[in-house]
Parts: sequence; structure tokens; C-alpha cells
Amino acid sequence: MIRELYEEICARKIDVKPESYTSYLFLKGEDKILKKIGEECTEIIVAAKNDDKEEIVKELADLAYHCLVLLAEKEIPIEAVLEELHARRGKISKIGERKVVDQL
Ligand SMILES: N=c1c2ncn([C@@H]3O[C@H](COP(=O)(O)OP(=O)(O)OP(=O)(O)O)[C@@H](O)[C@H]3O)c2ncn1[C@@H]1O[C@H](COP(=O)(O)O)[C@@H](O)[C@H]1O
Repeated sequence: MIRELYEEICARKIDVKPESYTSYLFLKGEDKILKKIGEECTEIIVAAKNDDKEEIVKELADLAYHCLVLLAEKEIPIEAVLEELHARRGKISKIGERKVVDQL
């Protein structure tokens, strides 16, 4: 599903649609996308501090969407992130410390 959304976002960059918010973000450019990511992060923090779980979910979805827009803007394939997450599985024993399980 995340791949499909990423593909749809990429398509909005090539095939600009006037009614599309995604196309609007690409037209505005990188600084606007980064501003939105910053805003969404702040909104997640506020929602979490208020213990508003419904709002946390919505704001996290907004952040995920804007991160995908950033990937598309930078022409980074979604596979790069999925592969990075896959490579980390089972190899990180604690925050900031990566260990290869086979070497333990
Ligand atoms: N997943 C999303 C998605 N998540 C969040 N948003 C938009 O992100 C914005 C975040 O809300 P804000 O209040 O922070 O921003 P805003 O005030 O609307 O906008 P700004 O003036 O701040 O730029 C809203 O306009 C949402 O509609 C999204 N816009 C589009 N998608 C998906 O992207 C695909 C392409 O959609 P179009 O952009 O409509 O072509 C479709 O699958 C959509 O469902």
C-alpha cells in the first residue's frame, strides 16, 4: 500500500493536476515540503503530550505522507527506505547500537 501511495505521489510530479495537493507541494518546492514535515512533527508532539491517540494517528499519517512527498522530490525510490528497514531487522539490540546477530 505504501508503494502504491508513493507511485501515486510520483505520478503527481510528472502529471501535474490543478486540484491535487501533492502537485501543489511539488510546485512550491523543497522548502515547502520540509516546512510541512516540521509542522507535522510538532503536531505529533502536541497530540502525544495531550495523550490524544486519535490525533496522534492522524498526524503520523500526515507525516508519513509528507515524507513520501520528500522522497519523491529527491527522487529516492521507496525501496531504498524499505530495504534499509529490512536490513536493520534483528540487527539492532539497543538504540544507536547496531550489531550483527551472527557475530554475537
Ligand atoms: N495521503 C494523502 C495526504 N495526507 C495528508 N494530505 C494533505 O496534507 C495536508 C495537511 O494538512 P494541513 O492542515 O497541515 O495543511 P493545509 O492547511 O491543507 O495546507 P498548507 O496550506 O499548510 O500547505 C492536507 O491538505 C491534506 O489533504 C494528503 N494529501 C494527499 N494524500 C494522498 O496522496 C494521493 C494523491 O492525492 P492528491 O494530492 O489529491 O492528488 C492520494 O492517494 C491522497 O489520498
